[in-house]
Amino acid sequence: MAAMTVPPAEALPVVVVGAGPTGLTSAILLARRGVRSVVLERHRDVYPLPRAVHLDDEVVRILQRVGVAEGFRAISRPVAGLRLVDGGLRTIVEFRRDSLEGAHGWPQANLFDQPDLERLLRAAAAEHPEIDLRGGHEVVRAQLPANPRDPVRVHVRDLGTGAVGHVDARALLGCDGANSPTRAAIGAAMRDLRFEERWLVVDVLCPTRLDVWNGVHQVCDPHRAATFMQVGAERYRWEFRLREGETSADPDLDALLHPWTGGAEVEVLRRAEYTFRAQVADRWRRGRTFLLGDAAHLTPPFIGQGLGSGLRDAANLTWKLAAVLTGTADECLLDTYEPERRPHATTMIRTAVAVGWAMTGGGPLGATVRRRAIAGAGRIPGVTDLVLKTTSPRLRRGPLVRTGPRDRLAGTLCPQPRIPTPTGPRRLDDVLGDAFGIIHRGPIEPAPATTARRLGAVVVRADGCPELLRWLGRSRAALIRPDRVVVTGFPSQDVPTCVELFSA
Ligand SMILES: O=C(O)CCc1cccc(O)c1
Repeated sequence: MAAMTVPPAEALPVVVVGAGPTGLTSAILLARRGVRSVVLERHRDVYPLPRAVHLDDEVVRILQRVGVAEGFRAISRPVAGLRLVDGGLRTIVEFRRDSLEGAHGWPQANLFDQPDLERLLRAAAAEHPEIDLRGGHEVVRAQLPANPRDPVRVHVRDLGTGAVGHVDARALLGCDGANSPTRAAIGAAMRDLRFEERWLVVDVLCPTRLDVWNGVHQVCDPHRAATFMQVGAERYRWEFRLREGETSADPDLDALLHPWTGGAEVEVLRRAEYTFRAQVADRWRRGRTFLLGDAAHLTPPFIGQGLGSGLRDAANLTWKLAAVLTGTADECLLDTYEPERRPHATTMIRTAVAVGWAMTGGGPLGATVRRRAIAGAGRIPGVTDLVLKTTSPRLRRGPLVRTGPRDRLAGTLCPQPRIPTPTGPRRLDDVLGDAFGIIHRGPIEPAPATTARRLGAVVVRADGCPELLRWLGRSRAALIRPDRVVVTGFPSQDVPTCVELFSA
C-alpha cells in the first residue's frame, strides 16, 4: 500500500496479525478452504532467533494438514523421553519411550528450531495464492465494528515507507504474541494462574557432538533448576532458573555449561532472560476478532506445550471460520471457539506449572522428598505413560461435542493409524482430507449414514484396521470433525449430532 490497497467496496475475508507459526498455520488452513487472507507481520523475514523447541504428535497432525509434516520431520528430532537428574547430573529417574511413534502417526515428542519451522511454513504459504503475506507491516490499530458482522478496520503502517493505510476484513485473527495489540483491541486482559519465574535461556551451536542422551533433561537442583535438550544435530538449549536479584548477565556461562560440554567450543546463538508465566486471556473473542497463540495464553515451558497450544487454536478456529465465511454454517459455530480452547489451554498450563513445581519446587526439603519419592517411579508400570503421554484433555460438551451417556470418544482426538486403501496403506488424515469423517465398523447404520450424507463426510470402514477397531470399542461409528475431534461416538441413536448447524 502506498497506503495499503484492498478494494474498498469489498472487505477481505480475513486479516491475520502475526506471521509466526500460529498465524501462518491459520492462513494456510483457511487457504485450503478457499478463504483469502492478508497476513501482516512487522518483521520482513523469518525472525532468526530460536524460541519454541517442542511439538507433540497431536500438533504434528496439524502440520500434516498444512502440508509440512514431512518437512518438519526433516528438521526435527524425536525425543526419547524425560530424565530427571540431580545437581551433580546423576539420574534420579528416567521416563523412556518404548516406541517413538504414537497413536497419532508421528513421533510423540519432537525437538526443532523455530526459525526452521517458520521457513517451512512461509514456503508452504507461498504456494497458496489466497495468502498475501506482507512483511514489514505493523498494525497501528484495529477498529472493531458495532455490529459484529460488519467488517473490522485494521489500520496498518508500512515500516518501509512509513505510510499508513487500512484494510477492512470480515474477520481478524490476532496471532500477535504475548503483548498482543489485538488483545487490547477486544478489551481482554490476561488472568494470572500464579506462576512467575525468571530463567536464563541459552541456545548454542556446538560442532563437536556432545555425548548426551537424546531426551529432555530436567535438573532438579533447588540451587539452580535447569533444563537441557539437544535441539538439532549441532544445536543445544539450556534453561537455568535465575536466583533472586540475579540478572541474566550474572551467571558464569562457561561454568554452567561445562558439566555438559566438557569444555568443547560452543557458539552462543542467544542468551536471554525470559520470565516464564502462566496466564490465560479472560476473553478470546469479540465479534469476529479472535485471539490465538501467545495472545490468548502463556505457559511455562516445562512440558513443551506453548507453541502447540497456538497451533491447536488455529486448527480449532479455522475450519469453523471458513464454514461461516463461505456461508455453509451458522454463525454460532464461532461461539464454540473459546469454550473449547480456553479450558484445554488452561489445563495444559496448569499441568506445566504442576510439573515444573514437582521437578524443581520445594527447596532443599523438596529435593530430598523428590529423590526418595520418585527414584523408582520410572520402573512402576503405567507411570512412564502418565508422565510422557501428551494426551490432551477432552473437549467439553457443546454444540460440536455431543457427549452422550457411555460415550468415551466425544471430545477426544481420534487416532491416526495407516488404513488400507486400494492404493496401499495411507494415513487416516490424508484419507479424510479437510472434510468431516465417519469411521464405522460393520455395515453402516442409518444414523451415521444420514449424518455422513448431510455433512459430506468421508466414510471410512474400520474393519481392516485393528487400531481403529480397538479405538471404536463398543461404538459402531464415530463422527469426526475436520480438526479430528470426535463429535460423537454414536453410542445411542438419540444423541443429536451437529448437522443442523451446517448446510453443506
Ligand atoms: O514429552 C517429552 O518427552 C518432552 C516434553 C518437553 C519438551 C520441551 C521441554 C520440556 O521441559 C519437556
